[in-house]
Amino acid sequence: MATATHLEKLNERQRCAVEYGIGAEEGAQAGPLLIIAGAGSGKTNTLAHRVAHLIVNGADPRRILLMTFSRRAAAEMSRRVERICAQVLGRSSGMMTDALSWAGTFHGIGARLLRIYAEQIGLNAEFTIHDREDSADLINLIRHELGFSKTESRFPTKGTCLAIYSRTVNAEMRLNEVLRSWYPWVAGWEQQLQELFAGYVEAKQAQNVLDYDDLLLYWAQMVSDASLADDIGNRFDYVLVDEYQDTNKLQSSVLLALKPDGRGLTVVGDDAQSIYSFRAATVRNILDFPKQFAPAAEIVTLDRNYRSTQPILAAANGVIDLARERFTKNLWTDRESAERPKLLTVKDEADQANCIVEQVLANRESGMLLKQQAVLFRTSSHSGPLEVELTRRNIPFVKFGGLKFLDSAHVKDMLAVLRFAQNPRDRVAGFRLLQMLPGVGPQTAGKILDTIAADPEPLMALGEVPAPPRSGTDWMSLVELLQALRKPGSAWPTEIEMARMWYEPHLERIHEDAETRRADLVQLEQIAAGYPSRERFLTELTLDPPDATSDQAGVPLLDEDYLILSTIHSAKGQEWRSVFMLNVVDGCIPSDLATGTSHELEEERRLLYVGMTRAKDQLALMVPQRFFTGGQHAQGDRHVYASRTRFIPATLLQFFESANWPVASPNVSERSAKQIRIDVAARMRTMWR
Ligand SMILES: Nc1ncnc2c1ncn2[C@@H]1O[C@H](COP(=O)(O)OP(=O)(O)OP(=O)(O)O)[C@@H](O)[C@H]1O
Repeated sequence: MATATHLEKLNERQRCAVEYGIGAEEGAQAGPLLIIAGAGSGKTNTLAHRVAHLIVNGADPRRILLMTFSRRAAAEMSRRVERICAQVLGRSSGMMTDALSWAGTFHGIGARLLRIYAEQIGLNAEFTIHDREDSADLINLIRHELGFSKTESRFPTKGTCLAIYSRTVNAEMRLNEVLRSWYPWVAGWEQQLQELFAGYVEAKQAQNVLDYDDLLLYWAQMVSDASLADDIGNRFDYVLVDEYQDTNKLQSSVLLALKPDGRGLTVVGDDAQSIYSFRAATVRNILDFPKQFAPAAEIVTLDRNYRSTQPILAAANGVIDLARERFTKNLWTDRESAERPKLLTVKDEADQANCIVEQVLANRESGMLLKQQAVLFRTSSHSGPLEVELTRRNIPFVKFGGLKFLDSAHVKDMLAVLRFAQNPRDRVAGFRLLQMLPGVGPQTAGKILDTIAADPEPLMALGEVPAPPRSGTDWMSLVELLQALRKPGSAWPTEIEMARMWYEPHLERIHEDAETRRADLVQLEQIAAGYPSRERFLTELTLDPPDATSDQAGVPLLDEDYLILSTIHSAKGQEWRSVFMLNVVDGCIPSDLATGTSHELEEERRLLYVGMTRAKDQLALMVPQRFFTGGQHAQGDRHVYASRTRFIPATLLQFFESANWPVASPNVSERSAKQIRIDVAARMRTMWR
C-alpha cells in the first residue's frame, strides 16, 4: 500500500511507531507500545503523527488522553497534530483537533479528574492547589505549632521537610527508607517528621487544599478502586505519554491502573535524557515498561538523529558513552559538517559574557536570528553577568527557568486574593491577603482566620468580624471585594480586574517599584483572559507557571527577535541552530550540590548531554578559569579556580576544537603593565610628611 501523504516524511521506524496497531481490525485496539529513542530522533514528531494518524483513522479525539511534561509541550503537540491532520482532513481538521481536550500535564489532568470524581472520593470539588512555596509555608506553620522550630539542635528547614515529604510519597517509599537513602543527616528526627507530616495532611484536608503531590496521590488512591479505575480508564480509548523517562513511580502506577492490559497505551522516552530524579522520577519506569504486560509491549527504537551535525553528535555520544548504565544505542546522522564543537577557555565570567555576546552578534551578522541561538546554564543564577552585558548592549533576550513570573511578591499577592475568594479555608492565601492590610500582622490574621473557619460560609462570616484597629476603610473594602468575588456567576476575567483595582493602592504602599510591578499585573490579566474561569486559571497557572514573562503574555515580543537564555532543565525538548553553554566546569556541572552519590553524578552527566544535544549547527562549551561562588551579596568577591567538567576527560578532547578567548596577541597592554613597578606604600607615607 502506498504511504499516506501525511506520513511521507517519516522514516521507516518512525512510521512503524506511528502506525502500530492502528486500523488492523475494526474495533480492535493497539497493544502497548514503547517508543524508545535518542535525542533529536523525532520522538515528539512521531508522537504527534501517531495522535494525528489515530484521528485520521477515526479515533474520537475526545477519547484520547495525551500527557506531556509541560503545558507548553502540550500546546505545541496539539498544534503539530492539527497541521498533520489538515493534510488529510482539510478544513474540518481544526474542529477535530479542538476536540483533543484531554491534552496536558499529569498534574493538570489529575486535577481535572479529581474535580469530576470529587463526590465519589469524598473530596470537596472546590479545592485549591498549593504550589511548592505555599506548601512549604503551610509546613512551616505546623512546624511552629508543634514546637519543632524551637528545638535545641536544628530541626530541618521547611524546604527540606517538604522535599522529604514529597520524595516519600512520590517514590512510594517509607519515611525511614527515604531518610536513610537521601537525608541521613536528619534521620534522628524521624518521629517528629512523621508527626509533622500527619499534621500537614490534616491541615490540608481541613483547609480543602491539595498540593502538587496530592494530585497524583489522590489520583492513585482513586484508581486503586477497581471500578473507579475502570470508569476512568474507559473514558479514553488511547493514552499517550511523552517524556516517560521523567515520570515517577506514582505516575506509572496510575497509568497501569487506567490501562491494566496496556491496550491503547503508548509511551515515549529516552533513558539518556532522564533529568528529574529530584522529583523522584525513575528511569526504571521506562526500562520496566515492556514487561508489565502479557504479551510484552512492542518496542520501537529510533536512533537516527535529525537535529545535530555529525561532529556535535559525536561529542555528545562521547559524553553519554561514559555513563555507567545505558540502554539506548548511540545515535547517527547524515548531517555532515567540518565544524567541531568548541571548548572555549576564558579568564572569568565577565570574559565569558563578552565572548558570547561577540559570537552571538557575529552569527547575527551572518544571517542567524537571535532566536535561533540560545545560551544554556545549569543554574539560573549563572546567567547574571551575561544578562548585565546583554542589557548594557541593548540585545533583547528572554530567560526561561529559574525565578518564575509567579514567584514575584506582587503577583503572589494578587493570586492570594483570587485564591482566598475561591477557597476561604485556604490559610496560606488568607494569611498573605489579610496581612496586606495596614495594621494587620500574623497574630491578628491568624485570629480572624480562626474565627471564620468554623462557619459554613466563611466569607459571609468575615463581614461580621469587627474591623481590626488601624485598618481603617481598607477592611470594609476587602470584605466587599471578597463577597463580590464569591457571588456565583460573576464574570471572568472581570473578577481579576476587580481584584487589581482593590490591590493597586496597597501595591503602592507595600512595594517601592510599584510602576514596574503594575505592568506585571496587567500582563497577568492578559494571561487570565485566556482561561474560561477563575478555577481553571488558578489551577493551570499554579501547576505549570509560565517559564518566562513572555511565555504567554507580552505577545508582541513574539514578533521581535531575541536571544534565548535558559536553564538546561527548561531547554528540554527544544532546539536551536547555535547553542552556548555557560560554566562547563566542575562545581557548576556537575553542580557542587550534586556530587554526593553516583546517581546524582550520573544525572548531571545526562544534563550535560541534554544541553549539548539541543544544538543543530554550532555548539560552544564555555570554560571560565575562575568563577564567583554563589551565596554572597552582589558585590562579594569570593571566587574559585575552576577546571573543565569531569564529564569531558582528556580522552574526549579529540571531539572538540579547544581555544582560548580572547586570542592572545603578543603586545597586549596587560603584559607590559606587568613589568611596571611603583611603590604605592611609599607614596602614601609621603602624603603626610
Ligand atoms: N523523518 C524526519 N525527517 C526529517 N526531519 C525530521 C524527521 N523526524 C524528525 N525530524 C526533525 O528532527 C528534529 C528533532 O525532532 P523532535 O523534536 O521530534 O525530536 P525529539 O526526539 O523529541 O528530541 P529530544 O528528545 O532531543 O527533545 C526536529 O527538527 C524535527 O523536525
